[in-house]
Amino acid sequence: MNKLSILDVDVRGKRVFCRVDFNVPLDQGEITDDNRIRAALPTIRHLTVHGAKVILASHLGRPKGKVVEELRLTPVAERLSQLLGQSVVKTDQTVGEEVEKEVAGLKEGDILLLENVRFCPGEEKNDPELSRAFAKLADLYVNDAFGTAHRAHASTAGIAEHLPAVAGFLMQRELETLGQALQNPDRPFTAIIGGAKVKDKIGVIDNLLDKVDNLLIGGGLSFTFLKAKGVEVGQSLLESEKLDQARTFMKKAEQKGVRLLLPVDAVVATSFAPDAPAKLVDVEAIPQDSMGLDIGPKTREVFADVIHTSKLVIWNGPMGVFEFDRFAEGTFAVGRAVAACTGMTIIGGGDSVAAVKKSGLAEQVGHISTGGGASLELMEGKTLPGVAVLQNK
Ligand SMILES: Nc1ncnc2c1ncn2[C@@H]1O[C@H](COP(=O)(O)OP(=O)(O)O)[C@@H](O)[C@H]1O
Ligand SMILES: O=C(OP(=O)(O)O)[C@H](O)COP(=O)(O)O
Repeated sequence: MNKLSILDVDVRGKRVFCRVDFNVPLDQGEITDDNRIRAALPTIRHLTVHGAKVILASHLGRPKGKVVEELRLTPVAERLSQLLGQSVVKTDQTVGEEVEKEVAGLKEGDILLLENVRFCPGEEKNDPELSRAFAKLADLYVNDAFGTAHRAHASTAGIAEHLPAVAGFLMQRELETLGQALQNPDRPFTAIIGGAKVKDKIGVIDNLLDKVDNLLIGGGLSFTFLKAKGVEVGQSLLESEKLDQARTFMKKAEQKGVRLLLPVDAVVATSFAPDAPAKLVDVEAIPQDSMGLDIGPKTREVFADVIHTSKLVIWNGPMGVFEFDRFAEGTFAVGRAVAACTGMTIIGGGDSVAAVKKSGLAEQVGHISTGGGASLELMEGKTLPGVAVLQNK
């Protein structure tokens, strides 16, 4: 990595603004997977052990510039404190007087966690005023939020214009591991994409088609492609304005000889609920009143065959609503196939990683990345804004 890291700077006595990605999955206020918190511990420990005054900042969910009570970082502060065995003070504000007062009282080795940065309207706009307000709190900026490095926001990019900026250990490890795998990918190279962030993910497919041999599309994302092929998808997740793009990508895949595979069967239900009665249908037979919530057994088998013969597999986004047991099997089946693959395997994304952990297969995966969208953009060959702002060696 050609960026400076926390090993290259003296942090003792310095106020360090450390952007982390604590965007963890929650179920009724309970953290269901703390992988992203654990992944940031080496950097946080390094900073405290070396006498920094640590100011942690993260987003949680997508509150869109407003205070959303359920998205406060309070449970995250508690879990972090347990994991570190050290008290972590959390502010109820993200910037402003209360925060400045807390920062002024920090001693070497103390940790302060700011409230959700996305409660501020300026965060996602990369507002210069908010960037300056963040920068005013600190002497050094550390970016360890690999999962959010593809966003040019005030706490991931703007702040670095005002402070010396270096990478944390997690950021460094992710960039090195993913960089190595992607530089000269072993082939066949297979990408598996699913999940619900259709707008974000559909954009990366264009560039992926220049890199991969196989592209397996499942989860919520698949219905926009199925619909673009003329299949009726009922009430399934759909981005109607992306249909043309999906068509263009399928044509491009054909021209380039990339095998682009979509589900052939689906587990459907008439409502989005854990106890919704599930029905198995071929994708051509999705009833008008139903939505696809998982890939079916035929699809699982086809996907697994491709995965088993791949030398490099990158997976981002669950194949179904795995949070509901009856719609989890497709995701677990793909997880098992990835775990059994003898090539290099990489899984990225908060929910995909949570799914793999839930199925007990995490140990068998080559690299568990904390970034879904971020790893996909890296795979496309893009420079991530949160990395671009860090100082070169
Ligand atoms: N068919 C589907 N319909 C609706 N939501 C889906 C479907 N398949 C998967 N999902 C949802 O996608 C979410 C994860 O999407 P996303 O954030 O894009 O993945 P990741 O966090 O792994 O990058 C999960 O909460 C899952 O329930
Ligand atoms: O969960 C995240 O991304 P991911 O779902 O692609 O892994 C990151 O925390 C970024 O969140 P965002 O996609 O709301 O900017």
